Amino acid sequence: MFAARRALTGAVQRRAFTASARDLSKVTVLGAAGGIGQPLSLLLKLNPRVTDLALYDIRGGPGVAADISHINTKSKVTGYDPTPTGLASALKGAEIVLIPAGVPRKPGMTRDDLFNTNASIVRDLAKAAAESAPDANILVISNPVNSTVPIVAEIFKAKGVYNPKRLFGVTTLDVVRASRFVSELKNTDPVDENITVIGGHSGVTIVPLFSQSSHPDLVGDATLLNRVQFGGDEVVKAKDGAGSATLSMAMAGARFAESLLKAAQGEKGVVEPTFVDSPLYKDQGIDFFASKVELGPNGVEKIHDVGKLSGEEQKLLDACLADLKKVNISKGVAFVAENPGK
Ligand SMILES: NC(=O)C1=CN([C@@H]2O[C@H](COP(=O)(O)OP(=O)(O)OC[C@H]3O[C@@H](n4cnc5c(N)ncnc54)[C@H](O)[C@@H]3O)[C@@H](O)[C@H]2O)C=CC1
Ligand SMILES: O=C([O-])CC(=O)C(=O)O
Repeated sequence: MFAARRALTGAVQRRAFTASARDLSKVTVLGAAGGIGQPLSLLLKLNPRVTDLALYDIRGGPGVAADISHINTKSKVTGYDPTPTGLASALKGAEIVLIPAGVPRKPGMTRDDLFNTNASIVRDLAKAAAESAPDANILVISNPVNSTVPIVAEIFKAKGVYNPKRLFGVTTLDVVRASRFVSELKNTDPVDENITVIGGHSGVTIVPLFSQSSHPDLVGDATLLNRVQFGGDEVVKAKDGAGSATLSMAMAGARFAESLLKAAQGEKGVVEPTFVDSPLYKDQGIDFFASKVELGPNGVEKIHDVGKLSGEEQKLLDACLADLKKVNISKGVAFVAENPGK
């Protein structure tokens, strides 16, 4: 009994040692001084899985880094100057690159209205990442996600370093919102509400699957559906010109990064819905799609199909696919073809 316990303790210690020796995780935030970037960087500083936190922005990166670096957790925090060299150094050796750089919406705008400004920002940052961190997991937060993710893919392809298993559009906020809104309706703890959200990250492309949750009766609740699909608009309206969701998004981005780090460090069965290069609807000309994705040491481990849908959910999915196909994805691809940048 004692011997068995000692053997177990030894195994745990060995595992802990192996884990700490192997798991040096540099995480880079591009857009770190922004509304999302600052609280996201704060949450990453509190995550013991992150050993090296690199903060870059076109303004204010070093200041945010100096502030966060005083927090008494072990990770090293570095802020980088807004120069090509600063950007390259911020990226070098990164395991995860989170990109919340770009402008947010104002009331009356759609996410697609951000395309003209954010497409070139994401393109240029993707170029830098392809050059300095070609093997990193790239987590795209900048909107419109349905178009900015294809932009990153095109840039990585052009540089000959595209790995579809390492590119993610962060749709976690839709999942976070869905579980919170359901918990409010059902008077439950949101931690227990695991709602799958598929499709993309804007309006009708956001498709929550309540039929697969423990509350199938919520299918057909038009108010709830509208809140999940247009939760972002709720925040944009309430902030009244001062931007869009930042704090909840920071939490969602930190959660997704934590899931990737867990999976990279050997935890099995880590599953998150995310917008990835997906085989599910390629036959319909749709190259990217969010569904449940099992994460692993190589990024995407397994892409789950959407499972059984109710008739109403199938109609929502049809509308989502039409939108993804008609505008979102091809717009990103065409942008890079027509504006390859320097
Ligand atoms: N995926 C999602 O679920 C969500 C996405 N978003 C999107 O995230 C983006 C950022 O939103 P906020 O943080 O609220 O905006 P913000 O304006 O507060 O911050 C953006 C930051 O990006 C920086 N930036 C701009 N160009 C840059 C470049 N070339 N390199 C590095 N940094 C650069 C700015 O200096 C600024 O600090 C927006 O596009 C917004 O729509 C927002 C909420 C949820
Ligand atoms: O609504 C926006 O513009 C920001 C966003 O993506 C969200 O909050 O889901």
